[in-house]
Amino acid sequence: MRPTDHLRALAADDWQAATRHAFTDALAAGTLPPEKMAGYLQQDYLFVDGFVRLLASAIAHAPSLADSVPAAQFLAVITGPENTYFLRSLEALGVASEAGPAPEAAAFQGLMAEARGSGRYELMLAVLTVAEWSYLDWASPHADRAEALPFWLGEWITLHSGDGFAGVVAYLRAQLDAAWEGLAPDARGEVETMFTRAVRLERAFFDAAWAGFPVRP
Ligand SMILES: Cc1ncc(CN)c(N)n1
Repeated sequence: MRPTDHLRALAADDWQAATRHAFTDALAAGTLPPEKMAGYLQQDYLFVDGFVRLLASAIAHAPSLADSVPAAQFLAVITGPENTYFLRSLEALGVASEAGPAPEAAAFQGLMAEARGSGRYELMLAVLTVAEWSYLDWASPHADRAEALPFWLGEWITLHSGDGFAGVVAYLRAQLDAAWEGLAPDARGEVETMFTRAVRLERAFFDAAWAGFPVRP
């Protein structure tokens, strides 16, 4: 079994809950109330801030230039089309682009800062892999519906599905699989803990979004 399949299996219940969630089902069906999407995007924009720092740190810790190139290209997507998606969507929804962090966003920011501060490539990859692989998993079944939705719903699916994004996830998994092979049992245990914590936080983030984050006008 691939190490990343082993890691996902450790978090199977939270993974299933995060990737087959009422929030994303409603988003894809076009029935998600705009104020719930607005609250989610305000909080997720805070997530993106920490994510960019973590991804940049992983680039700095990649074992070779070749190992860093796909991540650097993905960083340009996040800071380019994804960043403008947030700004356009929040404007269209009529809410501020800045908000204070809800507990679920703060917890994720904390985990990403911890992974970044560890200076350990495999712990950075554990969080990055969960974040992108879980989104590929929920979004892919809805990819052919995206066109029919308002752009603030449809583009969120498009950004997290398709061959290009699947390639990002394949790259992250391959990096983590390769790093795992060189780890001692203790270090593997730390990766397992970081991975399962991240999956739990993905689930909690969608649970909170579905309940409704407070929205800053
Ligand atoms: C909380 C969370 N996790 C993952 C992703 C995928 N980029 C996201 N936007 N937000």
